[in-house]
Amino acid sequence: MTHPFFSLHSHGFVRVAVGGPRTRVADPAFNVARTIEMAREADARGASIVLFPELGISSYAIDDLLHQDALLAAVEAALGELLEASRALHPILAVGAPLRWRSRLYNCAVLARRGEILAVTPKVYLPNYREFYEKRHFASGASIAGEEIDIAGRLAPFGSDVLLEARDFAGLVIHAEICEDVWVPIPPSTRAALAGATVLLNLSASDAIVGKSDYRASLCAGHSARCLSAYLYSAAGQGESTTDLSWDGEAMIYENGARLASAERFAETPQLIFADLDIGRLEAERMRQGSFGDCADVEAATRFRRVLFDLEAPRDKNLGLLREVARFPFVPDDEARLAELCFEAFNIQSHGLRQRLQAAKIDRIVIGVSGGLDSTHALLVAVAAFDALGLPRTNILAYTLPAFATTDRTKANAWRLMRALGVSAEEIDVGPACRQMLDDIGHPAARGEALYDVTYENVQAGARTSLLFRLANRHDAIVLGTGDLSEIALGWCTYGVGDQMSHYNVNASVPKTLIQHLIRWCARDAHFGAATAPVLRDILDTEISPELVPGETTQRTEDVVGPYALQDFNLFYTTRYGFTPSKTAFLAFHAWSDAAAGHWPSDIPQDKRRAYDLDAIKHWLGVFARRFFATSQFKRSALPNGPKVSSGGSLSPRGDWRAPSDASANAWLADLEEIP
Ligand SMILES: Nc1ncnc2c1ncn2[C@@H]1O[C@H](COP(=O)(O)OP(=O)(O)OC[C@H]2O[C@@H]([n+]3cccc(C(=O)O)c3)[C@H](O)[C@@H]2O)[C@@H](O)[C@H]1O
Ligand SMILES: Nc1ncnc2c1ncn2[C@@H]1O[C@H](COP(=O)(O)OP(=O)(O)OP(=O)(O)O)[C@@H](O)[C@H]1O
Ligand SMILES: NC(=O)CC[C@H](N)C(=O)O
Repeated sequence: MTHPFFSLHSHGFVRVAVGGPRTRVADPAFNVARTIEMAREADARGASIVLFPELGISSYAIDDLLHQDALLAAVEAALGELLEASRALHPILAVGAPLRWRSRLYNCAVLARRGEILAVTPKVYLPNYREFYEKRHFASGASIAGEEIDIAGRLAPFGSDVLLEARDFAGLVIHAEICEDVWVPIPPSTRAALAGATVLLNLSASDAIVGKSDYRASLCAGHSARCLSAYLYSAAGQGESTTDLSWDGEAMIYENGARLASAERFAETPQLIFADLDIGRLEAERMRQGSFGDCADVEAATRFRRVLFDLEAPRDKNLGLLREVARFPFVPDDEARLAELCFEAFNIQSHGLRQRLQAAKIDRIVIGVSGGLDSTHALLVAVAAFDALGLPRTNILAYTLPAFATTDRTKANAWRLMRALGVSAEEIDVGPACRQMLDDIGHPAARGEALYDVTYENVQAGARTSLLFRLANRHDAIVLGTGDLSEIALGWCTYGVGDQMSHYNVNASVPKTLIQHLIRWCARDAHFGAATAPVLRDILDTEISPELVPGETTQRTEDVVGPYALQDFNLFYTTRYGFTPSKTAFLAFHAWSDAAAGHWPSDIPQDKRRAYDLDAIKHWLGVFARRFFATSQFKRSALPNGPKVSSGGSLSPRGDWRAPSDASANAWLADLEEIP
C-alpha cells in the first residue's frame, strides 16, 4: 500500500499496451493462447488497455479460409477462451476477429474485459485495391448502429457507433477502428473523438513495403494531434502469412502528435510496448482549444452509444510512470532541436523589435546593461535587429549603471560586452541619485544604517529605470525591456518605476531556463564576432543575482524565489495545462528526483545536474502558487508589449494569460496538501 500521490492513476494517467504476439496462420486456438499470455504480461505490468492486431485471432492474410465454417467456429471458441481468461485480468483487451452477423462476415474489433464483451466494432472502410481483397470476404460496418451480436453465447453491443466510457476515470473514453479506417480522409475515429473519445485504437494488418512505416507514423502523429487524443496502433507481424506479402509488426503509441512508444519492427520475439497516457492533459487541451468543440458541433451527425464500464484502476500502487518527463519543458534535451528552437526564438524576438522600431519610426534604443543574463540577451537581440534593419550598432545606447551592490565582475563584463558588440556605451553611477532618494524618503540606509529592505532595493531599480526613460526622451529612443518570463511569473521585478516597465520587452516570453541556452547559441554564432564569445561565456558562469544588497556574499535570487529549473517547470504546467499543484508535483517528482535518470540538455555541466526531492518540490511549488496567483498578477496586468516566443506561453494580459490582480491562492495551496 503506498500513498495515492504516487499512483499514476491519481493524476489522470492510464497505462496502455500494444502487443504483437507470435501467431500461426489460420490457427485460432494457438493464436488466442499467445494473446492470453501477452495479456497476462500486460496486466502484471499495470496496463489498463491492451491492443492486438487486426484479425489476430484468425490471421489476416488467409483469403478464402475466412469463409470456412471450421475456422469461424474456432474463432468463436477462441474468443470464449479469451473471455474466460480475462476474468482474472484488469485490462480491457482489444482483439481482432472475423465474426458472422445476419449471414455476413465482418472484420471486427472485440473489446473485452473481466469475462464480458463490452463492444464489437466492425471495420468500416474495406480496402479492395492492389494487394487487398477485403470486399471478397467482408461486409462493411458503415451502416451498423445500435445492434447486438451473439458471440459464444454472449450478447454484446455491435456497431460502428460504440464508445466505451469509464465511469470511474475522468475523460477515459475508448474507440476502436480497424486499419484502413485511418487511411481515409475522415476516419471513424475522427467523429468518435469529436463525440468524446480520448483513446483511439487501431487494429491493423499492414503489409510492409519500403517507406510505409514513415507514412504510418505520420498518419498516427497527425491524426492524434488533430483529434487531441491518444492513438494506439498495432499491426500484424510474426506468424502472418507471407504467401505474397511480408509483415513488420509495427506498434506505436501516440499522444497529441507525439510518439510515446514504438516496437522493434521485423522482430523475432513477440513485442509488447507500454506507455502512460495523460488523459488529463488531453482533456485540458480540448477545454482550451475551443475550436475542437466547435468542430464537434458542426460534425455532430454521428450518434454514438456510450457503453459504461468501471476501470477500477488501483490508486494504492506505485507503478512508476512510463513516460519521460522533461526536466526543462522550455528546453529540448536534443541538441539539434535545441539549436532549431534557439534560432526560432531569437528571430521571433528580433523580428518583434524590428517591426516596433519601423512602425514607431524610431531608430534608437536605450538599454541598461548589467552584465547579467537578461540584459545581455536583450542586447544581442537588439544588435541582430539593428543589423537586419541596416542601422548602425552605435544607435544602441547601452548604459551600465552601477549602484551599491554592483560587483566588479558584472560591471567589467558589461563593459567588455558593450565594447565587443560595438554599441554606444556609457557608465552612469546611480549611487548618488539613490542616496538622494533614500534621504528624501527618510530611509535609514541614507544615514549609513545597514537596512537593506525592499525599499532600499527598489530605489536602485527605480533610479535605473527613471534614468533610462529620460535618456530615451532625450535621444528619441525607446527603452528596451529585459525582464524574462520567469521573473514576470514570480513578480521578481520592481513595479512601475522599475524594471517591470519598458517601451518594448523582447524577453517577456523567454523563460530563465532558456535564456542561458540562447546566449550559448549566440556565443557559437560568429555573427557577434570572436571577441564576444568569451565574455558571453563568463556571463553564463556568473551567479544569478539582482545585485541590490551590498555585502560579502552575493545575494542569490534562487534562495528567495526558488530554483528557476523548478519554477519554470511549475509555470509551464500551471499555465499551459492548468494542472493542479499535486499533478505538477507528481510530474516534477518524476522529472527531478533522480539526477542520473532521463536526459539533460548537453550544455548543462555535470556539477549543475542536481536532483530535487519531493519536500523541495512541494516547498517551491508553494512559493510559486503564492507568488503567481496571489501577489504578482498586478505586475503582469500592466505588462509592456513584447512578442510571444514559446508554446509555454507569454503572460501578457492581452495574450495567453488573463487573470484578476486580487485573487486568493487558497485553492492551489489546499491542493498542495495532497502531496505527502
Ligand atoms: N494586487 C496589488 N495591486 C496593486 N498594487 C499592489 C498589489 N499588491 C501589492 N501592491 C503594491 O505593489 C508594491 C510592491 O511591488 P514592488 O514595488 O514591485 O515591490 P516588491 O514586489 O515588494 O519587490 C520587488 C522585488 O523584486 C526584486 N527585484 C527587483 C528588481 C529586479 C530584480 C531582478 O532580479 O531582476 C528583482 C527585488 O529584490 C524585490 O524583492 C507595494 O507598494 C504594494 O503596495
Ligand atoms: N548595473 C546595472 N547597469 C545597467 N543596468 C542594470 C544594472 N542592474 C540592473 N540593470 C537593468 O535592470 C534589469 C534588471 O536587473 P537585475 O540585475 O535586477 O535583474 P536580472 O533580471 O538578473 O537582469 P540581468 O540578468 O540583466 O542582470 C537588467 O536587465 C538591466 O536592464
Ligand atoms: N488491413 C488494411 O486495412 C490494410 C490497408 C492499409 N492501407 C495498409 O496497408 O495499412
